[in-house]
Parts: sequence; structure tokens; C-alpha cells
Amino acid sequence: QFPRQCATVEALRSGMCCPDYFPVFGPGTDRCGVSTGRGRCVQVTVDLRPHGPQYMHDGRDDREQWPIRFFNQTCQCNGNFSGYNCGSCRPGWTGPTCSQQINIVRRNLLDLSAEERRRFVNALQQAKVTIHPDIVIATRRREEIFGPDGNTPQFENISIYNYFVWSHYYSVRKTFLGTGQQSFGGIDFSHEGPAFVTWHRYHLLQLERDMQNMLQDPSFGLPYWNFATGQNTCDICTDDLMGARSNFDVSLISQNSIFSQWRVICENIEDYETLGTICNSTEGGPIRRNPAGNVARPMVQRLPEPEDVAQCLEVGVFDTPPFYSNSTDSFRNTVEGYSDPSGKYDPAVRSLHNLAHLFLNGTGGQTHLSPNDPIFVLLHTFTDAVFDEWLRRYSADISTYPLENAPIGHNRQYNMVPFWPPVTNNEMFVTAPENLGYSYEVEWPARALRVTEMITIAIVTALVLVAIIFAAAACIVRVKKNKDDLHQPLLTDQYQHYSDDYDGIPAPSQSVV
Ligand SMILES: O=C1C=c2cc(C(=O)O)[nH]c2=CC1=O
Repeated sequence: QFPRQCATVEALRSGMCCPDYFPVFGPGTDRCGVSTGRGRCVQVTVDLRPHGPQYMHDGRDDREQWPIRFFNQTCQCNGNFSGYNCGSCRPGWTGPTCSQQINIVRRNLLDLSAEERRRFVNALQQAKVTIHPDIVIATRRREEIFGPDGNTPQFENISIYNYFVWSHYYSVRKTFLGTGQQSFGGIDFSHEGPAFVTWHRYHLLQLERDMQNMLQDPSFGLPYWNFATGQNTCDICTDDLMGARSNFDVSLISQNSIFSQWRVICENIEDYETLGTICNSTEGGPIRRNPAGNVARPMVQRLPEPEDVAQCLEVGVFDTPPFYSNSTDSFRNTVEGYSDPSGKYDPAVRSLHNLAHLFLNGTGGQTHLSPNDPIFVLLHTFTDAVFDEWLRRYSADISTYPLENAPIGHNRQYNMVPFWPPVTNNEMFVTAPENLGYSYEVEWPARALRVTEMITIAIVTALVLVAIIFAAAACIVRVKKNKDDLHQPLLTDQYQHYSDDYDGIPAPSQSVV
């Protein structure tokens, strides 16, 4: 959420979060790397266009007009420089002056070699236990951020992976309306609206970049899980990947997998909602996962079909009013999984991304907890791959991404909560290989024919066949007629008339034999 340097009483009181890049002449002398032309400290821009009607408690939530409840000044970086102090590079660029282009390839997890799988699992484990070098999280709402004594900012260190989990929780948490009052749940800054795809794209980019820095490997790329297998098994739930099922408890992970030792954060949801506290970095119980095991909901006992992805990619309009989870003929609502794969909204349906979450049936199926299960990363890289393919096919047509009246947090120019420095949804609505420095190694399934198309093709084929049969029949008749003509006795009426015509003199009794 915020750089460690900004989690101070002074920074919060001033509203300025512009850390030094290299403070040669003491603190505050190189804000945003200004001395080397990397960037400068500027006023934060927030989108003031109205949000949709789903949220009606304006003024009560720290996430409104993000991030100005906390800070109103931030670094604005020049050229390819980026980051909270302009000390890093924009996605797709690397090197000391950020002038070298890179392309990271995101591959199918099942295509990785044994050694690549081992390295990926180890990298996740390292991220789970390594404190984030730059970022700390707020553990209280803004009104309690200075602590009980008014002088102790309520921020905590958190590991790189747990920060990924926490960011998702913070974006979906309910609005606290006061002790004794029910928290308001009709708010979600990362789901059920157009920002679903842009928010999760940045979320993954941030984890990928943090892991690249941790591994000191700028070419590290997150793999993906092609969950559209149509199967009722989890093909990546093996001990060399995301962990097999435990032999002792169907909803736990096998002890042969390191993920059986992972402990989740943000599980005390009732405390957060009734006390108005915020999830912190404290870990609790194990990851729960029981793929295809939800007997109460047979519909979520299967994964999406390859054909579902193909159909979803045929929905050419990015989003449709009311830009919410009941939008119909919306690519976003289809890939998110509230519409059927052809785009038709149906409240009973769960497809694609939502279906993959619910199939996991456990930690990965509960929105406030789901990233605790590392399958989340792979499920979302695949969802992002579908989004990128859509952007490519439809030339990133942003015209139906609403500038206003989308659910709060989802307007095109809104800064995504809780990322820092501020980044808008708009900035993620670009094709990844050309603009963000990564691409997917993936083959998309061809779309099967619709019934109407099949009927049209059948009718056209039948007509063509009938035409061919008629033509053939006509030919046969003609050939037969010609043959018959050749075998006719030479003295015929026709011949007679011809010969009559020939000399122009009627010769009724003439014989040619
Ligand atoms: O973690 C998530 C869990 C989800 C469950 C649904 C649903 O459709 O019921 N959707 C989800 C999204 C998530 O991100």
C-alpha cells in the first residue's frame, strides 16, 4: 500500500509521500530522484466523476477518491522511470536508465520442466517468507491511523506474498459504518465491474515485479493455469506444483507439498466487520482446498470447457450498462463469470473465472481470502491472458469502458485501490506485449459452430448438392439424347426436312438410300 518512508506521523500530516531516490545532501533533498531528472513531487490526480448507485455511503470509506484520504502528493516519474521514488522502471523496461526493453513470457505451468517447476514453487515459498522491501500496510482505518496515543502510526511490515493477499482483501473489504452497525457489503473495488480485468492485471504485475527483484532475475515470469479443461479434477494439484490432496483430510493439501505449511491471513472477517479493524499480517489456519468437492452445488463441480473461452472471446463489446455483475453481452462480465460463456447474463450461472474459483471449494473460493491459495496467481494469469487476447482481437477498443457511473472504483480514470503510487484502470487497458513487456505462450481453442450457423451451412450444402444433382441429371439426359440421336435410322423427318431445306425445293417423294 504505502512506502515505508511515508508511514510516519510527519508524512501523514503533510499528505506528502515523495521519498528520496538518493538523498546525497540529507533527507528530502532528492525527492522522486529530482536531482537526476528521474521525476518530481506533484499533486495526486483523482477522478471526480460520479460513481454508480450501488454505493451510497459517500464520505464513510477511506478508499473513496483513492488515495487522498492518506496522501495528496506523489512522485510523477519521467520517461521510463517508475515506482514510489522513481527508482525503478515502467513494466517492459529495465537497466540503470530504464532504456532496455524486455519481454517476459508467461507460460503454461504444465509445460514447465521439472527443474522450472521446482524453481517456481521455491520462488513462491521465498515470497511467502520475505518481508516486502519497500511497502508496509495500514492496520487501522484512517481515523485511527495514529494509534491510541495519537503518535504511533498503525502500519506493519508484511511478506511479499502476503502483501499480494492483503491488497486483494483491502479492495473487497466491507465499509465500516460504526460500532453496532452492519458493515456495508455492496462495495468491491476489484470485482463486479469493468475494473475487474485492469485491477487484477496490475495486481499480478506488482507480484511479478516484486518477485523479479527478490530473485534478482528480471526475466522471471508468472506461469498460468489453463483452467478451461472441462474436467472435474485439478490437473495442477500435484505435489511438484500446487500440492496434491492430503490423504488424511480431503480439504487439506498433502504434506509432501510446501503449501501444506502455508498459513493464511485475513481470516478474521467478523472482527474486521464488527470492530472496524483491518486485516494485518498475522497468519492463521492452513489453506483449505477440496476441488470439485462442493456436493451442495453440483454446478461448480466441473471446470469451464475450452469452448467457453472461445465463445467468451467472441463477445466484442468490453462492457455494458449498468457495468455491474448483471451486465449482459459484456466481455468483462463473461470472463469474470457472471454471464454464460456466450455473454448472456443469467443469475444462476457461474462460468470462467468465477467457476474456477468456486471449483476450488475452500480458501480459493472466498473473495476475502482467495489469494492465500497460490492457485489464485495461476488462475488470474490465465484470466489476464484471455483479456489480452480480447484486447488484441478488438484493437483495445476502450470506447465501452465507462468514464462515469460504473460501481465505485471502476470508472476508467479511477486510481486502483490500494496501489501506490496511484495507477488508473486506463493504464492497464493496453495490449501487454507492446505496452507492458510480457506476453503469453498460449494457443486459443477454435470456436465450435452455433446451431444457427450449422443450420445455415446444412441448407447451403443441401442446395449446392441439389444443384449438382440437377446439373448432372441434365447432362446425363443430354448425353443420352445425343447417343440416341446417333443411333437413330438415318431417314428421319428431321433429316428429311434438313435435306429439304438444303436445296430449298420441296421433294416429298425423294429417297436418299
Ligand atoms: O475469490 C473469489 C471468489 C469468488 C466467488 C465468486 C462467485 O461467483 O461466487 N466469485 C469470486 C471471485 C473471487 O475473486
